Amino acid sequence: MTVVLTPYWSNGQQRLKAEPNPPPPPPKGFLPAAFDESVHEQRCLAQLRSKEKGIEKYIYLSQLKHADESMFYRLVLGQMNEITPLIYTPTVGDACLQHSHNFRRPEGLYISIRDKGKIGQVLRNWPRTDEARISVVTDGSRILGLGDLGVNGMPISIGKLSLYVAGAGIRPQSTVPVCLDLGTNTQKYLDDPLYLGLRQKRVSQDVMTEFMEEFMHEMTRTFPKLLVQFEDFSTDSAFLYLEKFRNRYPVFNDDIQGTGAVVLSGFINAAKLSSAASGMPLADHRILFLGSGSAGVGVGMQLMSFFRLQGLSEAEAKSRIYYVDSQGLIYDARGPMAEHKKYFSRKDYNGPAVTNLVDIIEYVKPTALLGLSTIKGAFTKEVVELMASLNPKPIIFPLSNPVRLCEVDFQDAIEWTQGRVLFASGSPYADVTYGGKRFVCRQGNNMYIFPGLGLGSILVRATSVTDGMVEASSLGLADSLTGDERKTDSIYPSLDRIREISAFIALRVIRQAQKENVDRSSDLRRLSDAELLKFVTRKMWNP
Ligand SMILES: O=C([O-])CC(=O)C(=O)O
Ligand SMILES: [Mg+2]
Repeated sequence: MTVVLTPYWSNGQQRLKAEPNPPPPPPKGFLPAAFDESVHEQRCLAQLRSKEKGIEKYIYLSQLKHADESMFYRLVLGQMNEITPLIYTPTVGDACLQHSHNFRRPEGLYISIRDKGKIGQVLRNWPRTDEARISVVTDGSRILGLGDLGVNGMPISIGKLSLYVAGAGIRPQSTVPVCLDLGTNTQKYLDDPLYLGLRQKRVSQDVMTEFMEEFMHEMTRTFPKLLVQFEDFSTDSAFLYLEKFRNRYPVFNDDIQGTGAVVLSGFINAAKLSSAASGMPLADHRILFLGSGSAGVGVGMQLMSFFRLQGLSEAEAKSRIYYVDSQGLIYDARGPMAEHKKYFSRKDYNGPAVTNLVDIIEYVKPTALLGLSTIKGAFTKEVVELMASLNPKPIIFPLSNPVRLCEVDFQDAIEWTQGRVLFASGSPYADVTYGGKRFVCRQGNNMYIFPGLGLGSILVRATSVTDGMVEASSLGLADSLTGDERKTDSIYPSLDRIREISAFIALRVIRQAQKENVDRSSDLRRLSDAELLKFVTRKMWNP
């Protein structure tokens, strides 16, 4: 129990600098005689459950995290399935939308375009720069599927980092949430008197690139042991800055690589179940994507590994993947298109534009339909029934976040396929009972990947996060299902086991980093797998 007696802005600094970890108990007299930690956990849980709305629960938890961090993480770890949707997707989406109205105290670093030229000075205000290990950085330009939220994107950085602590045991004081303020193009915020960001439109890409160069340089100078996770940048920026920095700094993009890895993992398990039912070889699966933003194309890139692992060439692998955007099927003869869409654009279709999803499915005959479109209800009854008529076990992953932008609800997908669907969504859904059987929804959300990928990269002190390490995280996740989970057609493990899963993923990531010689903790090379797993687990912080 940390008793806060310092002014709000210095609390973090005070605690981090002056107090040992864990903090000492409060002086005698501050707590009633019968106060008991474990009973207090029940009290906190009851207080949380007494709130009705998700956002109220979010605010309660956020206050608790500030007042008593250890208790906050005890609750999260004890009630993972209940609390994750409150501190993360989908509630974090509301927290972002309302950030300027609900703001109470600083919880991370806001770096604005006005800091250009002196970004290092601002970064050095962070307490204990040498302890920093992981920073989640957003520019707020594409928060979940909610669009350009400007500086209101901060809660996404905070939420991801809470999961690093809960899911991978990164120490709370080693996390640095960052939101960049480069303006916003959302007029509603520019007009809102309470909006916390600069009242200006987004700066040009050239100005942003200069800013990003200085920012990344200063981040690594200020925080010498830092891994950076880029989060929710708009599609062009997401690809641009990943490519620009990935060979110079330890950095990865969660939406391109994390989402790619989590979907590859779920797809591997789903394709096995689907092929077992249809008798079709794994190499013959055909995947149709609705949505071709950073996450959509990132997932396609990662799914190329699935076909490569079946022995297909790059051209053959690519031929198994189709994309649909707002203008329909993406194919070369259609005309000019954004750079990131070109790789998967079909060369083998020359007919008239096909825009209707049902027509496209009739043409492609996909075994898997993946949604990263942020179009609510895009997978209609007709679409889902068509998938079910083509496949004994259709793979349908509506991955758009938050839940109200999901392409199809879990219950509908189960009913429209008579329970045959292999389903994963980006946001959580409650269990569904159909035909007397209970179906558990699993989330194809990058939260299964980034904690373990980050933990492995940090422990091995990777100089960069390679494609091989991302793939290793994905295969590690796919292999982490228990026998019981496989029996129930689960394609992802239970979230309750997140720490165990993260440790296993970290082990695979460390081994791959060593293979590619991007490791700096060379002493880990001497350890056997069992010893390394023990080492990883021992490194995890516990509340
Ligand atoms: O935050 C999430 O739930 C997953 C994600 O990265 C996104 O939707 O951008
Ligand atoms: Mg994201």
